Amino acid sequence: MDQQPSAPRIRKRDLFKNLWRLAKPFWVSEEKWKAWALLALVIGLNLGIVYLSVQFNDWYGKFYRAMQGYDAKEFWAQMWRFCILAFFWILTGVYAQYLRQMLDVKWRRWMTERFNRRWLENQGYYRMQLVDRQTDNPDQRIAEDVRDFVSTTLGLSLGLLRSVVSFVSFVAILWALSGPLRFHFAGSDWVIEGYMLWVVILYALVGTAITILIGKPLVGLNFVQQQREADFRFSLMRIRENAESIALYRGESQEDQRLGLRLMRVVTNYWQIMRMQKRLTWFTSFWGQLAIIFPFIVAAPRYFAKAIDFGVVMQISNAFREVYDALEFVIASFYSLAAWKAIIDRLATFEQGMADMEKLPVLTPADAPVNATVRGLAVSKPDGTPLLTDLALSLVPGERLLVRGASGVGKSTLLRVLGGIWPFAQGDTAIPRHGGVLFLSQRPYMPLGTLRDAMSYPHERAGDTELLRGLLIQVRLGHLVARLDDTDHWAHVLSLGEQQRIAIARALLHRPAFLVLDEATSAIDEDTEQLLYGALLAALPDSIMISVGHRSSLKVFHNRFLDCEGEGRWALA
Ligand SMILES: Nc1ncnc2c1ncn2[C@@H]1O[C@H](COP(=O)(O)OP(=O)(O)OP(=O)(O)O)[C@@H](O)[C@H]1O
Repeated sequence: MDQQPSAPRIRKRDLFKNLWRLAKPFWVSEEKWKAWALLALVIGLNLGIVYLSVQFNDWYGKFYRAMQGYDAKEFWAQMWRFCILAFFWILTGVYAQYLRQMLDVKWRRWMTERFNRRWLENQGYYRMQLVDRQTDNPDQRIAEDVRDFVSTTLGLSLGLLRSVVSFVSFVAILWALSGPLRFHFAGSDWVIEGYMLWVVILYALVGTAITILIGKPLVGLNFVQQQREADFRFSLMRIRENAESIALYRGESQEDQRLGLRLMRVVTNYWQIMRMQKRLTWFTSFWGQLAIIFPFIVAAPRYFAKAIDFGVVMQISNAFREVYDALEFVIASFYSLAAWKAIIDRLATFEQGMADMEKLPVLTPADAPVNATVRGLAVSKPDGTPLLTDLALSLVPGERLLVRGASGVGKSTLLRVLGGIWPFAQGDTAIPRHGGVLFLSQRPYMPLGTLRDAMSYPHERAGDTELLRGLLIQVRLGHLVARLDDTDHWAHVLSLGEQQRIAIARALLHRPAFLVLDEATSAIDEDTEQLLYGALLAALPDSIMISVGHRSSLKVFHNRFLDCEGEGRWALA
């Protein structure tokens, strides 16, 4: 059996600091006037609902008094009043919800767009993983946590506001209706002013205190449940992502065990939740039923003493319900705090990671007129370990550089510097950007869509069908000619070598002035590799080309050689 889990402790100072940091930008943004106006409207409508509840309470008194007094005229007058009140109640209720949702979606859209922008700007989605290891899956932060943050923040704060105002209003009503309770005890006369109010508050406090006592472990259990569900989902996702490897290893029994274990953890925790909820429901149902008759029991002594009429009894019963509900909401919202705190923590970590990433320098190579040049370039790993020191290099159009060296020595990192995505570098770099730049990596990106889209990437869809067909044949993908406009999951359908050939076709299509191939033909047989490099050379005679590759057969296609020797050392041949 699992140990009793506990919810994370809430450190108030951090919570409110983080909440402020996440919420503030929207409320001071260019949308602030609309947002504040909507908020004011929603608050106004919520207060309107409390006002209408107070009117209804008054109605209860008058209506039941009319019934008790067989007063038909008053009965119809109150019926009419009810219709008016109900009309406004419905109107206010509908718009309080609609406008709140409008604020909700505006805030969510604004916040998500801001995260999107910051995440995409300057290749943040790539650079982020260089500085932040805590944000496990940014997609979930942006898609789900922002949504939950906005709706929980609004839900909790507006709910609390309404409950507090409602509590105060109905406490005042109960105080006014209740009157004193007089009794004789221990030889003297006693008077308790507004006794019903005290009884109601006591009833609500006792009820919620017991509910909390019984239900307290549920907070921790629900928190753990979410984590375990996520773990289980993650295991399933890993199988999907690594389908081929697992299938070839015949790793099903291992995976089955792992899945079984995680599912068991989900179920074990759920059993505890069920038991706890059962215990809680015993009590809440009992207390809820009692709440129906309790106000009548409390009001009975004064009613039978003819100190109050039936209308007042009904008003008391209604006010009792309102005070009870308000207190219950306030206390129950402490439950939501743990989940809310977890969302705020996750988003604050993400935001911090993003802020750290934004502090990294953006080293975009300058736009050179013709040549590609590197001067005094120092490249290092994120921890500062040097990969290349004081590198100097100049390539004129038509020159083709092969970067060589042992695995892990920093070859790809040099290309990342030239691509402007590696922030841990110093020195001057310039490439002929205006003539078109294309980086082909070992695992080419295949966008969702047609093969035509995949070939045209990263540019707009190319329209010249004959040209594309010709290129497919040239890169030995003739069997795909008929599928040019088929939509498919190309990253799964095509072998890695085929995907690499699509990438080479991209280079032949776009004809960039600066072309980089990072082991871009590693999965292609040597014969085809020779053919493809030959095609590139013929099609792009004046382009500057930089390749990284381990095969000696690549040598003949290059006329400059950079040997990376480790610890910053290099040699140019
Ligand atoms: N995102 C990263 N975070 C931390 N270290 C990194 C990151 N990317 C690369 N490195 C480190 O930088 C060093 C150089 O990596 P790089 O990919 O440039 O090697 P490489 O010479 O291209 O190797 P290979 O021939 O195996 O592709 C490696 O030690 C690697 O661990």
